Amino acid sequence: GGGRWRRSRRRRREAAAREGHALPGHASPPPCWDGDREEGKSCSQGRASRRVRIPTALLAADLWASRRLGVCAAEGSPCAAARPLLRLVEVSGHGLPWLLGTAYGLWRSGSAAAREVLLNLLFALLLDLVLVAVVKGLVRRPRPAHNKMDMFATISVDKYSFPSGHATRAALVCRFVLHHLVLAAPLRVLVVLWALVVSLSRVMLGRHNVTDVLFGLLLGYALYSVVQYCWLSPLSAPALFALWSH
Ligand SMILES: CC(C)=CCC/C(C)=C/CC/C(C)=C/CC/C(C)=C/COP(=O)(O)O
Repeated sequence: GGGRWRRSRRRRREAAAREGHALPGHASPPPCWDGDREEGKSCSQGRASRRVRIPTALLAADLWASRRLGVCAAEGSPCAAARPLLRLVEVSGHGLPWLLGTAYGLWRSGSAAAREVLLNLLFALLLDLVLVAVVKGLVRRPRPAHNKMDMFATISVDKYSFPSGHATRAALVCRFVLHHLVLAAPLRVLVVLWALVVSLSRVMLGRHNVTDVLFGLLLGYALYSVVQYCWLSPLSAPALFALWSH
């Protein structure tokens, strides 16, 4: 009856989140996600172990901001003209060029010092790939509804959105390069700018929500500390380095 419609907007939003459907004015996806949603089940039908619950207001703000910032998400978007440029930025943060480039550098490296740094960069990139795949597979947050799935060279878990693999890599590579390469100040600024542009472009292209990118940046930043802690050297991993002495 009439009493039902007097529920506050907040309570209706919470109910929508619980029931797993979109709010009026919030096209899709709804402010909750779980693995079973892809198979057509509502949030309440998903197995509890698979379900991810996020405060409704944070999720609603995330979806709203991500949609507003997704200005290059498709051909008809407000800044569609910048889409080709942002797709180049996307390639610059993609895993494949970084892995292949590092592996090639390692193969061609002439000095022991360069070899050590490149081997650790390769280890860091592979660790990042595995960690992101595991988190994406566990969380299983769908990509934003406005994303056009035209990304190049993806792996199966890349249909998921949380966290952004580009953002983790950008933060990780940025910290790594700043720490291990002797660069002039303008180049150091450029490296930081590159990481920020790669991260922002994920939302502008509609690939990710804002929280995917923020968490990705944090994860990449933290992962660098792990790599530093596990640093591979001729002392800690003699078998690996022996490969080059033959
Ligand atoms: C060259 C070497 C040593 C190994 C190659 C190993 C390998 C299987 C690499 C796969 C690289 C790849 C396809 C990564 C996917 C990158 C990607 C599209 C991430 C998604 O980023 P997101 O920001 O949209 O989450």
